[in-house]
Amino acid sequence: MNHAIEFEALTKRYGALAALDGVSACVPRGQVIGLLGHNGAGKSTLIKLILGLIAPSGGRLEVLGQSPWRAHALRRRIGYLPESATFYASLSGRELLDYLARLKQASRSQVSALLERVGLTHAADRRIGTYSKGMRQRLGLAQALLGSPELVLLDEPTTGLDPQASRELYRIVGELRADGRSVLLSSHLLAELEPHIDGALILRQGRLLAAGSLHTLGEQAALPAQVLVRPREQAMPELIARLETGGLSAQPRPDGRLELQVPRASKLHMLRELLADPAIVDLDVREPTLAQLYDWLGAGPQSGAKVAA
Ligand SMILES: Nc1ncnc2c1ncn2[C@@H]1O[C@H](COP(=O)(O)OP(=O)(O)OP(=O)(O)O)[C@@H](O)[C@H]1O
Repeated sequence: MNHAIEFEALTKRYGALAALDGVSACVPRGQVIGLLGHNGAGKSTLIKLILGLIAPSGGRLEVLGQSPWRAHALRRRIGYLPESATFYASLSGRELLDYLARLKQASRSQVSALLERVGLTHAADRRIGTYSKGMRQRLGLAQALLGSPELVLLDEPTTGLDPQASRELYRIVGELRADGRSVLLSSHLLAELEPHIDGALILRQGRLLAAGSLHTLGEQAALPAQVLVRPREQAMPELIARLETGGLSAQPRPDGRLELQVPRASKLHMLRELLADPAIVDLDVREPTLAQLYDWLGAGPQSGAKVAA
């Protein structure tokens, strides 16, 4: 079994509304996959189906090799951080984790190590009611990791975290991957997410727009690479004219560089020519970002889809 999660023609209806409408994809084991889509795309519905909290209306869903609906023992193998986790304010962080460890039949000896791992040791015995939003989110992550789950679902995990705490969270996500765990992580913060995921599932209005590794999605989209060149002093007008004659439009930027959109197919050839050009003193290449890919796919609420997964 190579997939932590696998679904085919998965559908969930609420009356006439299809919150998920015949989606098929998988989350490979040991990978970190971003679950992306605008509000109402169907992300939470998919997470609830994976957790076995709701039943599908149609299609097939396997989580760690089992159908999750009514599979109570499976829940112990899955960690879940909900989008806005609320906890018993009168318990301390340690008491809450002790209590949840008992419910999950996980070893209570993990509690101190988990509090340390999420940076809450100093506040472990304080009431959760006194925690900041970021501290509650870190406590939520600690409870998701109780029992060393094989699959971890994180719904908007960096909401309310400062940049340092977000980096810490992604460090833990990296450790989970290194340890062979699978992670499905929903987020709207594409630039923040991009360096930490192996691939993405992109939903729009209940349908799957695209799924796969970022490299595969980039190849599918065939978006141009952005090349920034710094011309030698006084060489800008002549260079713009020459590039335009060669079929490249060059936009001057406020920082004195020229921005070129270089088609993927001719990227290497163009780069060789640019590197050899005596009018150019510096050059940077930027691959399309996840945010550009997301826009190109038309994942926004109003846009039309360009790629069927
Ligand atoms: N229990 C429910 N009853 C009726 N409609 C629902 C229910 N749950 C979700 N929906 C609808 O299903 C669609 C998908 O909702 P879902 O919560 O899965 O979206 P989402 O991608 O998680 O959005 P967000 O980013 O806002 O959390 C929405 O149109 C939503 O209104």
